Amino acid sequence: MTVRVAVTGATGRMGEEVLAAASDRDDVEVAFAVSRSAGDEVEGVAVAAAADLPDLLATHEPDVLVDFTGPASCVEYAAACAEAGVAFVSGTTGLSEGGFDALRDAADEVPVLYASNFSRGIAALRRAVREAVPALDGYDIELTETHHNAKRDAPSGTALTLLDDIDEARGDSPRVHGREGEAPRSAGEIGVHARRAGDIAGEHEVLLAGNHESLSLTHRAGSRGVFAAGALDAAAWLSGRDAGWYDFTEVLE
Ligand SMILES: NC(=O)C1=CN([C@@H]2O[C@H](COP(=O)(O)OP(=O)(O)OC[C@H]3O[C@@H](n4cnc5c(N)ncnc54)[C@H](O)[C@@H]3O)[C@@H](O)[C@H]2O)C=CC1
Ligand SMILES: O=C(O)C1=N[C@H](C(=O)O)C[C@H](O)C1
Repeated sequence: MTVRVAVTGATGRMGEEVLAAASDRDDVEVAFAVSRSAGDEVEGVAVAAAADLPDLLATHEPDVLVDFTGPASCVEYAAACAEAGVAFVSGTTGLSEGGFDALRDAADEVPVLYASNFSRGIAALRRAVREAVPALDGYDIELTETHHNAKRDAPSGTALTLLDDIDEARGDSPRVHGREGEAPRSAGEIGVHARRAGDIAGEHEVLLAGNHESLSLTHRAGSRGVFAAGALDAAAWLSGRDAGWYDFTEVLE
């Protein structure tokens, strides 16, 4: 079965990557693409203005909308999908608690699948972290993420997800962002470090150290293609499901 997807942020780094990935797949067809302002074609798809999204949803009736944009537009597009009865997949990061609440409201009306990272490797890293943290009780934990120099939010959405995984495994821990001056580590805290350089697609390292040993769990995305492929897998999986909140791990089961 072919799933008809709408793509937002079409002229952005991830929007372009999603359109490129869609053009290589037989199970996905692009219904339409929008960007903040209408523009040239991307991957042979005409880019309409995002202001027209409600009309486009009504006339083209896509099965799923795939969103990689910004926190405000993500919330706005989720509401438009809830109104139009279109399933919503988003990997947009930097959302506030209120933003996530708004996505959950949309999930009352349509299927919504949100993931801070659509790579299979990160899903495996999360499982490894949830196993390593209780096994290495009392070890110091430092989390480092590295991304391209145009990334807006820090720490990354994936880093925040990993921090939640660590908290779930050993209880809430104080987070220390960066470190400078006279700032010795206190037991139980988690150091969080964000680096921005070049065009690095995304790296995450969870370092656990203590008892004269250290364990470094690291994921490196080779290109944004891995995120686009995961998001389209999620869209294909989500199409036709009941309204509700879904997780990327369910796609991988
Ligand atoms: N979950 C995942 O696997 C991944 C998530 N991301 C996230 O996706 C988002 C987009 O990343 P990139 O494509 O690198 O950014 P980008 O800046 O290259 O593209 C964002 C696009 O969204 C549009 N946009 C932003 N705010 C908007 C607004 N208020 N109204 C209308 N359009 C708006 C921009 O015009 C642009 O076309 C970020 O939040 C990033 O962290 C990125 C890669 C993987
Ligand atoms: O902005 C990016 O590029 C990425 N953002 C996501 C995040 O914030 O975790 C996922 C990936 O690391 C790439």
